[in-house]
Amino acid sequence: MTPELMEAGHERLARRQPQLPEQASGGRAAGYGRVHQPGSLDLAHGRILYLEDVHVSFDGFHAIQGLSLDIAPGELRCIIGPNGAGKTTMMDIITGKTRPDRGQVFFGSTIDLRRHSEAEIAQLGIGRKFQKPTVFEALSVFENLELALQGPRGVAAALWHRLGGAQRDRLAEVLTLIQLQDQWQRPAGLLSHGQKQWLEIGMLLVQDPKLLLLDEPVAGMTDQETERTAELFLSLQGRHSLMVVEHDMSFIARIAGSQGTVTVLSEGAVLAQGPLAQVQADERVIEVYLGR
Ligand SMILES: Nc1ncnc2c1ncn2[C@@H]1O[C@H](COP(=O)(O)OP(=O)(O)OP(=O)(O)O)[C@@H](O)[C@H]1O
Repeated sequence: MTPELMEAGHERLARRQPQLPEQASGGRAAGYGRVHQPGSLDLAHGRILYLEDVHVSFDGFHAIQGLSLDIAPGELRCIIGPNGAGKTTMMDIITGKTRPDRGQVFFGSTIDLRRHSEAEIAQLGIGRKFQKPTVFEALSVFENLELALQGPRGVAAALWHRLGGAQRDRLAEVLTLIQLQDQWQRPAGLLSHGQKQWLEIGMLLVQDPKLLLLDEPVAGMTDQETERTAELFLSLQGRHSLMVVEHDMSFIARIAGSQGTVTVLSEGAVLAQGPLAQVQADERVIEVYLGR
């Protein structure tokens, strides 16, 4: 897409301003806080995320018990585990939705995530993609990305705001990354399930998060969409750190390759961790995860 086309899209948006919807199609939880460059993110110790002996209980039930793990900058980390292992709760803790009873949760070496709200954590550079896509269905692909770029100033105000050249370049870059460059004018509601998922990932990417948390990203996708998603994630590693929770083991095998680290959660703690072949051969994993 050319800058001229983007400009035309922007002007079309401005004309439509009075008819803009007030709400998204689904229940986005933490909202898109504008992600600023964290600036103070300290990666000197080679960790972008660090959890140490984290505990959470709900009415006496220990959902997370002694969870410790860390993620390196630019790493693509796969998280697997049986239902109820605590995967979603772990993401809730990282994003500030759930407060740990005890333990450490650090972004870089110095940012104590327990001291920040969900909105602040999004602004610090942690983006979260929930399983269900929650794009603005009546708006085009471009408009959805533009809104995410503009942040929480309100739909109408965001669309009236004029994009700078760097922002337009970023939108074009993300459109290409998520392979929707030929669909940019299409209403999001007409996209396939997989394309909606990519659009929502794109809405996170325009904010340039340092760490992306992705909860079952390929659930409901076709095989072809799943393969494209694998290619997308592999292209993102290095520039972003990714934590991918997924039950689809062929997808995990594709994105982890032979070298990537796979973390197996069980009963709220890390049961095993290492290359996929290693964890799949681990008797404890076979016992609890593969259900032998
Ligand atoms: N708010 C809550 N109140 C009570 N129990 C909860 C709450 N949230 C999670 N749990 C329990 O904590 C445990 C861990 O749940 P969690 O959703 O984190 O697991 P999961 O690994 O994401 O599972 P799945 O793969 O099925 O999504 C489960 O037994 C769940 O029922």
